Amino acid sequence: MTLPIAQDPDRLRTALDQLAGLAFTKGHGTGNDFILVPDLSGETELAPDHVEALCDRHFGVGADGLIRVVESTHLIEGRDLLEHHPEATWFMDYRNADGSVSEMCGNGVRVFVHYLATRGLVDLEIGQQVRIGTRAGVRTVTRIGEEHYSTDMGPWSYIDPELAEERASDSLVLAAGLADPRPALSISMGNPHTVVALAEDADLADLDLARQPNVEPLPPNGTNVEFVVAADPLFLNGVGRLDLRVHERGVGETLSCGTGACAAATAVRIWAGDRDALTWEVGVPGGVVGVEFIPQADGTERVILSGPATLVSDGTVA
Ligand SMILES: N[C@@H](CCC[C@H](N)C(=O)O)C(=O)O
Repeated sequence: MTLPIAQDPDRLRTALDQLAGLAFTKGHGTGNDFILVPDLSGETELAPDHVEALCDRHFGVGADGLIRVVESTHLIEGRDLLEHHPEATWFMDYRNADGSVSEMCGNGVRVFVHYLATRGLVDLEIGQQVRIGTRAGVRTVTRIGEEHYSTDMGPWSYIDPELAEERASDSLVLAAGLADPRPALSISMGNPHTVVALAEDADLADLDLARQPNVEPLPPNGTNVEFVVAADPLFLNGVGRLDLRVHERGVGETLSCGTGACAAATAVRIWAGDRDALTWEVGVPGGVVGVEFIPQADGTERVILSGPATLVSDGTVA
């Protein structure tokens, strides 16, 4: 088994030495934090060890994930997208803190666009939109305030449609702090999520997410796990409300997860049996994000995620 890089001084030293001089920017969306690496023409090799070393909170810069800012034309996935979406000239190359690749990051894409806008790489006034390439496809991001963005995240889908439609839950999840395994529903937002329904009187603070929750059966590509408690009353002035804590695939517990918020609102809405509830407010440990469902003629629903994006500092690897 490979040790985490923090426990392997030689691997850590080598990775950081190889990155000497690399410029980066630190940013976050509701406390979900990222290291943005501008590599506009795709010349920087970022191996999993490099990402893990930079994201380590004690020996590196520290972040939940790393986002390489690259023109779509400089990577294979980007060139594939450009064939049908020539306007998606920028690609969000997203990696988890452990160095693994993820298809999508809902908080990350807002921070990514805020970086492009504030560095003059795109012209984006409030009210304007930009199309961004990701491994989950092209996403449209609208600037709705100086530091606020909304993203059309595309349609949600069940990871296992047959099981889910039959039973409204497709797995059981056990985490430290839970007395018994709880029913859960796995939803894809481009990346995989398993949303766990806690008992009505449960306290999210009682969970210990330092250890990875056990999901049975585990979706084929692993999963991010969201523990949700619905507000009482669930709807206030027509807005559905819930709180969550999340254990992210490839990271651990984070203060927020944008795709996780979308998946959680989707699952709670299914459990509540109210397809007309289109607007949701999701509380995460690092703030609040908005989720909206837009029904489509073909029966699918597009999910719109909105929230803040903040850039904190610029640096260079020593
Ligand atoms: N924090 C993100 C999701 C990041 C990727 C995730 N860990 C995965 O592996 O799918 C978000 O805001 O969506």
